[in-house]
Amino acid sequence: MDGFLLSRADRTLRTSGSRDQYRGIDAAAEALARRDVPLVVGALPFDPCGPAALTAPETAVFTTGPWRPEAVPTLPAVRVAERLPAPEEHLRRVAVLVDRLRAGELDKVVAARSVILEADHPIRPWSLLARLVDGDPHGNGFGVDLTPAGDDYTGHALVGASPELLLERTGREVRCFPLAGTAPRRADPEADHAEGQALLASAKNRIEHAYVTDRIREVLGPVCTELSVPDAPELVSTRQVWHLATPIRGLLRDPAPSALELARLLHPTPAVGGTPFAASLDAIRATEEPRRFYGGAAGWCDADGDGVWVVAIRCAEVDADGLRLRAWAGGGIVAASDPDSELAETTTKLGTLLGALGVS
Ligand SMILES: C=C(O[C@H]1C=CC=C(C(=O)O)[C@@H]1O)C(=O)O
Repeated sequence: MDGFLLSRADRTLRTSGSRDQYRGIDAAAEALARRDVPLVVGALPFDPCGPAALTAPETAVFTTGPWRPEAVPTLPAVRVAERLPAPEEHLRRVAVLVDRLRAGELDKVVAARSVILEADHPIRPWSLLARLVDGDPHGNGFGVDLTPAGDDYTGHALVGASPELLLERTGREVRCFPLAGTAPRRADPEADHAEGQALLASAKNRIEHAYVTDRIREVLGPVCTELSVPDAPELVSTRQVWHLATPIRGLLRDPAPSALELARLLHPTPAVGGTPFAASLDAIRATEEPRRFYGGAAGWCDADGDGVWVVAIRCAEVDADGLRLRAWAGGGIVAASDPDSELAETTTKLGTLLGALGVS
């Protein structure tokens, strides 16, 4: 995928070309701090020990509002080749995690699974991205070339439509919009409204959500002079799901960390990881196949330190030949979670990618 795109309701950044590439956050942050490059775009992996895919682009254009692609192409036919893990194995893994949560070993952990898809003809990441942005009510979408992360990622792209803002830094202001807690949308408006209200009232989902806001408060507190975290979450929706969301705003202390440094501090939040931080990360590493860039972050940071990073969810990795894709979805597990509902939630979330690909 030549270039990078981050589309959000208020603004879109599209870049092309590459002046430099970085596998490590430090190297990119230093190049920005020295003003060797004006901008870095790309993705951070889920596992903080993994390689990043960061690029200093040749050209960059900001436009107001979401990306409006010239055309929304029809995509080649795609079929599910494999579920990794199989749904029964995901159920088993979640049940084991629930036992560990009930035993008090962990407070929250996100369990994820993936679907491997094969296409008849190559799928262009830009075409898939156009479909995702077109299908998202807020115009959310991101596309990242993963080549800078090394041989295992050469020519691969990460494409998705994330509703979750990890952070946006503008001068001294930092904003986050964490999501956790999910219910499916319904075709019938009354039933749909009732799902949203039930989610807002659900003690289990509020607990799941509070682990995320607590962690953000813990991380941002020391680097902020002011921090506002509302006591209660609000509802947001995509076409597939309702979520609990909390708009967080802080004023950064001087010298303010850059958006890239803030992404490193905040990621992975318990929206994709868990609580306690290290134990949940260990549990995910021991339980799941590597998540690669799913559950990571996608975004940009400029030489002034401003930038935007979204949580890399509702996404797929497209192989270099465009014939194979892998889409992921996960869900937060707490002691009160039920494995069957968790499996159903990942199926609903996978609907973002599978719907755009025309797979039912
Ligand atoms: C981890 C995912 O979603 C996160 C974001 C919103 C709600 C979530 C939940 O309810 O579990 C997850 O924390 C995913 O979509 O793969």
